[in-house]
Formats: sequence, C-alpha cells, structure tokens
Amino acid sequence: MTANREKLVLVGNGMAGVGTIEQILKLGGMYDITIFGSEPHPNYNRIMLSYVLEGSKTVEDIILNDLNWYKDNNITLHTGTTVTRIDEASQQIFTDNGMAVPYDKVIIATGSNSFILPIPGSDKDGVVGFRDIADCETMLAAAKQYSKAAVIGGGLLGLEAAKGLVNLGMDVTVVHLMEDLMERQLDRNASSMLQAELTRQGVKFAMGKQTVELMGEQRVSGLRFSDDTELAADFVVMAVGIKPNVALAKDSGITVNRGIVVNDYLQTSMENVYSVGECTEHRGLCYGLVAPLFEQGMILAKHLCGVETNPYEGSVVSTKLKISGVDVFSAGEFIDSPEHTVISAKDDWKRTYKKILLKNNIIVGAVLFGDVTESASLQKLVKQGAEMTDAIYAEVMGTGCCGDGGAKKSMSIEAMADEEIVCGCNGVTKKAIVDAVTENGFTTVDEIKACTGATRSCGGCKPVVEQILQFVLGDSFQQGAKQGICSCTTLSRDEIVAEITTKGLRTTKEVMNVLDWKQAEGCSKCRPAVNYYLGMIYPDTHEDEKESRFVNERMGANIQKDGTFTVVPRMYGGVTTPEDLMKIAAVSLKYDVKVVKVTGGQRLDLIGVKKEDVPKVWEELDMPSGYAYAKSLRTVKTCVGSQFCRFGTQDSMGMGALIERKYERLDFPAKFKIAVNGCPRNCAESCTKDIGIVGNDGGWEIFIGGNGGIKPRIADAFCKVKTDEELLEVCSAVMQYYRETGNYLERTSEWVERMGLETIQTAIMDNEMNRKELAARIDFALAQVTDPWKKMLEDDNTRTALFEKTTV
Ligand SMILES: Cc1cc2nc3c(=O)[nH]c(=O)nc-3n(C[C@H](O)[C@H](O)[C@H](O)COP(=O)(O)OP(=O)(O)OC[C@H]3O[C@@H](n4cnc5c(N)ncnc54)[C@H](O)[C@@H]3O)c2cc1C
Ligand SMILES: NC(=O)c1ccc[n+]([C@@H]2O[C@H](COP(=O)([O-])OP(=O)(O)OC[C@H]3O[C@@H](n4cnc5c(N)ncnc54)[C@H](O)[C@@H]3O)[C@@H](O)[C@H]2O)c1
Ligand code: SF4
Ligand code: FES
Repeated sequence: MTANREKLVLVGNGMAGVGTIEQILKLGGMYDITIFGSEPHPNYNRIMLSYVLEGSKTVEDIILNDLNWYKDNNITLHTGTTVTRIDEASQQIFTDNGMAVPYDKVIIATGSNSFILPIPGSDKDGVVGFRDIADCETMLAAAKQYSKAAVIGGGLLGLEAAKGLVNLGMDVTVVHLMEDLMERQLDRNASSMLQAELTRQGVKFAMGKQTVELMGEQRVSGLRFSDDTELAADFVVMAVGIKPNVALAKDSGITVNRGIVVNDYLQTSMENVYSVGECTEHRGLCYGLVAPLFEQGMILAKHLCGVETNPYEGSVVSTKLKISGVDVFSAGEFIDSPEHTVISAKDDWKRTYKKILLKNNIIVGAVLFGDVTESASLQKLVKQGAEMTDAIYAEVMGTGCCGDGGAKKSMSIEAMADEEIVCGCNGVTKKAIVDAVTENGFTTVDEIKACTGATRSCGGCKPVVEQILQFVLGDSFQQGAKQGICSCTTLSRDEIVAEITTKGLRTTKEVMNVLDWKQAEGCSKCRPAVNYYLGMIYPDTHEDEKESRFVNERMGANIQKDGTFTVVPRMYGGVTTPEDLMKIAAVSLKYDVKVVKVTGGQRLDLIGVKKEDVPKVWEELDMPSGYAYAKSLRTVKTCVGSQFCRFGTQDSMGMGALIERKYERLDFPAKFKIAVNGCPRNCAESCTKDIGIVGNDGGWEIFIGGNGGIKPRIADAFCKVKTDEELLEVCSAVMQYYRETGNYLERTSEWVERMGLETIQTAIMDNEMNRKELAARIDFALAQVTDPWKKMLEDDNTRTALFEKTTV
C-alpha cells in the first residue's frame, strides 16, 4: 500500500468493473486498488463463453487479465470472496470469509444472475443457467453423459447455448414462450429467417410454449407445458433473461429498484459508492450487453480521476448473434409502427433481409439478416441519430453510390469522438486504435487486434476498424493488405489458380516463370502448393512432381525422430481380418518393428521400420497404403453400427469401408478425416472430423469442418439425407468443393470458417446441378489415381534412389 493514496475497492471482478479499473490506470488514477470477485478466476471475457461451449476457445483463451496483470499494477485481488456488506459509518466493506477492508471509494460491479423460472422442479439436478465458467463446465460435462437437452428461452443466450450443445452432439430443443425468436431484437421477418437457418443447423424448436413444471425424480427427465404437452429432456438450460445482482447494495441500505439506482455520474444513494455494469439501473434502464457497460466505466473512471467528463446519458444498444454461419444484427428500434418510415429489402434466394427504420427522417433502428456488412455503419448512424440522405441510402442499401463511399466513410470516422467505443465487446475506443496505428506503425486489423483487443470477440467491429485504418493511413492503406501465398509471389491462391486455368500453365516451373516468381525455383511453401493446384486442375494429365512433395509424401511413409519410418497399412473402415493381422504380425517380427500402435483413427502403426526395409515391408504386407503421410483421405473411423450394435440404425462399418475405398489416394489441400456412426450416440466421434456422418431417422446426417487437433473445432451440421446414394453425392460434392476452393494446407475447419457454412450449403445443397457437377468432377479425378506403392515396388530405379541411396 502506498501512503496518502485513496483506497478504492472494486466489488465484482467482471468485465464492467475491471474495464473501469483499466481506464483508471490509463488515466493515471492514484488509488490503492483492491478487487473482490466471487468467482475463483481472474477477469475473463464472459461473452466468449459461447465459444468455449461450442469448442472453438478454451477457458485459457478467454482470460482478459491474468494474475500477473494484477501484480504488475499493484492491485490486491481476492478471488473466491464475496463482499456481503458495505458499512457507510465505518467506511469498511465486509466479506463472507470474515475480512473487513477500509475504503475511500467503492465501485459495485456485481453483474447479474441467470433468471431461473420459479416453477416446480427448477432445483432438480441437470438444470443450469448459462452465466459463468462453472456453468459452461457443467454443460460440457453434461453433453458427454446425456443426449437430450432443452434450452428454455429463444433469446441471444438461449440460441448460442443451443448451438453450442448441438455442436457437442446433443439433441437440442429450444423452448420459447413467444412465436418469434429474439423478439426483443428482431422483427417477424428476421426471426423466421433465423429460425429456418438454425433448424438447418440442427436445432429443434418448440415455439409458443410455457413451461410449467420440470419433471423427474432427483434429475430432470422432461418439461411439462401449460397446454399439457410434454418434452423429454435429461438436461435443461434456463436462458430466460437475467436478474441484476443487487444483494450487496440492498443489504447495505443502498437504493435499489430492478438494479442499483445511479445518477449520471454512476453515483449510488450512498456517498462514495458507485455502480457500473449489469447490476446498475440508470434512468430506469438496466443493460445486458457489454458496450453500455464500457461507456459507463469510461465516465466513472474519468469522474474518479478528476478528469472532466460528460454525464452518462444512456446507451443505444446493438446486438449480433455469435453463431457461425448465422449473421444477424439489430440496433435501436426494430418493430415498425405507423410513425416510422420503413426502408426494407428481402431476398429469399440469397436469404438476406435488411430493414431500416426512420422517424422524421432520422435513422432510429435497423435489422439485418444474412448479410451484415453494413452493421457497423448502421450502428453508428443509429447511435448518432443521423438524418437519412441519398448518399447514406446508397451506402447502406448497397445501391451503388457515386463512387465516393470510401470518402464518406472517412468523413464519418473523422466525425467520431476520440472516446467513442469502436469495439463494444472489448471496450476499445477510436483513440486506442488510432494510437496503435500511429505509435506502432500497424497496417493490418490483425496487428490492431493483437495490440488493443478490438475485433477479437464477435468481430462485428471489424469494418469500422478497417475504416479507421484507412482514415489514418490514407493512400498507403491496402484493404485486406494483399499477401501472396509466400514471399516468392504477391499472387493469392485464387489468382494463381485462375492464371493456371486461363493461361493453360502445366508445370510448377512454368507457373513460376510465367507468373514472375521472385525466386525462380520457388520455396518449400509454394512448390507443394502449386503442384497440388496443378493436380487439382488437370487430374488426368498432371505429372505429379515428387520433388515438390514433403519428405513423408515422397517416401510414402512417416519419418520418425530417430530416422526410422512408420508404416500404416489401410484397413477400410477400421475393420481388419485375422489373416491381415497375421501378416502384420509376421512382418513386424521379421523387420524388428519397435512398436505396433493402435491409432486414434482405428489403424495399426508399425513404428520403427528401418529406411532400407520400408519397401520390403510394403511388399510383404501386400496391403494398400493407409496414406498416413499424405494430404488426402487418412482414415474413415467407424462405430460398430447396425450389423452388431443393438442401437445401430445404419451400417456404419459397411458405409465407412465403402467411403474409404471410394476416396482413397486422391490429393486434398490438407489431410482429411471422416467418421461414420450408426446412430446419434456417435461412438466414432463425428464432431471432430472433416466430414462426420451419423445415422439418424432412417437416413444420414452430415457434419463438416470438425477438427480435433491443435485448433479444435466442432463440426457444423451440414444437411440430412435419406439414402446412401444421396450421402455419397453430398460427400463427393463437399470434398470436391473443398479441393477446388481450399488453400493448400488449409484444413476444412479453417475452410468452413473462411468460406462461411452458408456459402458451402448454398453451393451444394441449394444447387442440385452444381452438386452433381462437383460429384462428377471428383469421380473423374478418382478415376486417375493409382496405388503409389504398387508403382514404387515395380520401379527399381525409384526404389533404389529413395530407399538405398538418398538421405532424406
Ligand atoms: C454466454 C454469454 C454470452 C454473452 N455474449 C455477449 C455478447 O456477445 N455481446 C455482449 O455485449 N454481451 C454478451 N453477454 C453479456 C455480457 O457478458 C455481460 O453484459 C457482461 O459480462 C456484464 O459484465 P458485468 O461486469 O456487469 O457483470 P459480470 O460479468 O456478471 O461480473 C460480475 C462479477 O461480480 C461477481 N460478484 C457478484 N457479486 C459479488 C460480490 N458480492 N462480491 C464479489 N464478487 C461478486 C460475480 O461473480 C461476477 O464474476 C454474454 C453473456 C453470457 C453469459
Ligand atoms: N450475442 C450477444 O450479444 C449475447 C449473447 C448471449 C447473451 N447475451 C446477453 O445475456 C443476457 C441474457 O440473455 P438471454 O437471452 O437469457 O436474455 P433475453 O432477455 O435477451 O432473452 C430471454 C428470452 O427468453 C424468453 N423467455 C422468457 N421467459 C420464458 C419462458 N418461461 N419460456 C420460454 N422462453 C422464455 C423471452 O421471450 C426472451 O426472448 C442478455 O442481457 C443478453 O443480451 C448477449
Ligand atoms: S454410434 Fe450408435 S450404432 Fe454406432 S456403436 Fe455407438 S451406439 Fe452403436
Ligand atoms: S464489437 Fe465484438 S469484437 Fe469488437
């Protein structure tokens, strides 16, 4: 503690409170700061819990300030400690574990609690809210053990929770009181488009249903509705809104209404005690989104640091749903009435919808579905209460302006106050971004993201961050700064593919030569990539350039750290025979294989084969290569399925083997894994595969873009099909579309994120002709592939050159 400094106590270690402290530190506030938080964690980004649930982030990833941050800023932190009372007379706070801490100033930022419906059974096991890391962990664990979830509430939280649980493999029904989803943010058109999209993604809905009871013994087993119908569920998430956490204020005698009542400088009824965040009620309103909380925090920080500030006059809120492939945006007013002038455009083919509401020609609200590129502009215009003009109309309705849209955007950035928050999720102001650019010489959004945090959560602010970059850098700003596939070229993947096709280029040398490569021979990054693109474009004539391949692909086996190799024979669908096992055993003994390992993909790895023995091992095994080294189909993992399993409704082993035989050996941009399951119990773990297939309702459900590696991603529900033929056609089309549009080395998990699930669905599911053409193209490419080991064993020269002479 530093003598003479005032003692500032923050109660609540969440985003609003710590955001305020960060501002105080930036303003050089001279306080001894102590923070209390009931949760056992340092300050984290609550909004990213939706990503933790869906599996794209870990708890570690969402920590905003780790323990070192508190130390570095001389802040005393008490986690797992709840403040129970503020005593005005003695100017002390008291905690649940018996501490008494003196204060000069207190900030209450206790946030909200999940609202749990007061109905019989809501205290049963298996009923949770979705508010904090503990809830998220409960949900992740439940998804492993239970299969049928109900999410009560079709608001932002409920829908994000439902999609997360679907991604985790649960059968999820959203139970909503009203007839329209997100009725507090969307009008009927946008709502119904949203419901249709989420249905496509695997979420089920029970609309207009009021839950009156949660049934079951100790654990919940189902819901009963007011119309006497029932829904079975062994896990229930309540997402029916939040309740400001006013317990501490109330018990301390501070005026509370729905929230803790404050004036325009965030002062409560008790002297020296302030309140920010969701627990706060300002001019009769409590907010449930982060942007207003940061705005409040900024004003309170200035007030506490003696810096002149405008009063807080309330916030205009905007929302964006954080579900990949579902773009929805809403700001300000959204339901039209006779007093509004309505501008709207609905496109049922592209599945987009745009509505802007004017009152006396002032823009007072907007709703977007499908295409949210104008969300940042509209958010700003609603906030500013801007008047609609021809130029703004052309800009936001995309009707082709006079060509000076960029200039207009610059003007609106210039007009923006320095302290205006650009990134609501992370409380980043325009000034912070401008400073990051001018002080550090940054030129890309990614650099700004790393430095300031802007764009790192929902991504809704990216267009404004780009506009600020453009505004500061002027002519030197290059939108989406053009980057080549490596330092040898400035051409992107798409440009190279287009040039190869239009100019009829046939070899990597020719590509590099004609397209002015900086290094004539290319590098280890571009050579294999160009070789792949050529093979993809000319499957029948391209001569694979072995020298452009990575070492494992050249050798047809995986090199290990001791210089020996791993050999993986193909076992279609993970099924083998006693005869093959005997062969594997005999070869392993003969060639002194160090370890025989069962892989995660249900294959046998023969680890530790000497280089010179590799061809002999293949020869004696006389089994096809499992391609464990290649950028192609690795394994098709299967469950037992209907041949033997009593739950199985589909023959997963048969289908898995068929798929593996059909698609083996073909080159892909990156390795490719598939799983086939006989029923939704999903024993072969479809959710982490490039294509996951699940037998369901007498047909098949297809998931794409899953990954279990360094950057895990749960696969997205892609479509349902009825027959085996349809299944193969869709799989063919997805694989070929990925082959044709994927960047070399880009896994489908990244490809789906980059392309957007909806784009892929539209290209394949909504366009039958395209789907059939893609399937025909992959069949043509498959007809060209041969077994490289057979070839190698018959070719003495290559065999000697690779396994007897060269060093790798
Ligand atoms: C899953 C999820 C997704 C969300 N997504 C978005 C989004 O995309 N965009 C958006 O704008 N908003 C989103 N929100 C809302 C946003 O997270 C909240 O508005 C914001 O976190 C509120 O911040 P806060 O600091 O006021 O409260 P909180 O984050 O709730 O922090 C309050 C903290 O105080 C602690 N506390 C309470 N009482 C005491 C006490 N007496 N003593 C000590 N500690 C105490 C609590 O344990 C808690 O840790 C989301 C919320 C959730 C749950
Ligand atoms: N992307 C985002 O911005 C985001 C994401 C998650 C959470 N949040 C915030 O977290 C908070 C909590 O979210 P929320 O969705 O729970 O709150 P909410 O108040 O926005 O939505 C609750 C929904 O539950 C419905 N509902 C109420 N009672 C019901 C009942 N008995 N049965 C069925 N449905 C019922 C309501 O009609 C409403 O649509 C909100 O402040 C929200 O803004 C924001
Ligand atoms: S996924 Fe279904 S069919 Fe396959 S093994 Fe598991 S329970 Fe049986
Ligand atoms: S507004 Fe969500 S990341 Fe910036």
